[in-house]
Amino acid sequence: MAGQNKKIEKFETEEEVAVRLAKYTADLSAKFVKERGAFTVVLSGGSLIDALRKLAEAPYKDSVDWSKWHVFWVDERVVKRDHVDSNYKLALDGFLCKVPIPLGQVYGINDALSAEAAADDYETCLKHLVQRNVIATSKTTGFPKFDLMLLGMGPDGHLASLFPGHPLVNEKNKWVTCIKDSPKPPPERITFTFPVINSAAYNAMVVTGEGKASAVCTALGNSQHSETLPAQLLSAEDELTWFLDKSAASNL
Ligand SMILES: O=C1O[C@H](COP(=O)(O)O)[C@@H](O)[C@H](O)[C@H]1O
Repeated sequence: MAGQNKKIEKFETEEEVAVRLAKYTADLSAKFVKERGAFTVVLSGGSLIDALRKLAEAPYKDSVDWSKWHVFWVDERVVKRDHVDSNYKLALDGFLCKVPIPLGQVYGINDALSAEAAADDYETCLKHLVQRNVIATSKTTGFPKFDLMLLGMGPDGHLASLFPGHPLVNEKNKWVTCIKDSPKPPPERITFTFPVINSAAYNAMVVTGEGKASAVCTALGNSQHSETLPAQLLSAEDELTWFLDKSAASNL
């Protein structure tokens, strides 16, 4: 339940966040591979990918059982996979090309489809993987229970492609949906919904830099902000951890 399993880890520098994030992810990988023989990891785009850089270095590059990883995206822009705005391309170039995860276990969104069709197609893909028990199911919510989501937050408090004040924040039924009027370009995106995000076993919210200090304060502090930011709605079934550098935590 939100709030009861929330941790905040603060670090002096972004480099220290990256070092900690690598160990945190590698430890969860070992736990889930031992427990269920697979590790389902959901990536966001943005600054998160650079924050994962230490995971592709020693000792993790050789010690993590990459063959058991299944990789998904919490949100994707409706562009071709080789487009500069693609979250798939960002992750491929910045992280996935450096580690030996089988390509068939990297589940990018179909970039030949419209936003609506791509969201439906991705949800269907997830449903097949739930049937095969590659992705677990939450006994509490009935939604898919990913092992770990690695998330970022924008300076406006958005996460995935769920933006402040947008009706998609309140979606209760769909697993994956699309947005065609994203306030941050590009306008067309697909995104996991909150019921799926908050059913993850572990959610890691990774936030660095002074530009996000105000949103971090609203999400975690005692700010009098009148609007509820999407980041405030984040929880996890087992544990939510916020990883912050000193700049991002400066208003707390
Ligand atoms: O547009 C997006 O933005 C958020 C935040 O990005 P950041 O660069 O400020 O960390 C990202 O988490 C999301 O996946 C992406 O599509």
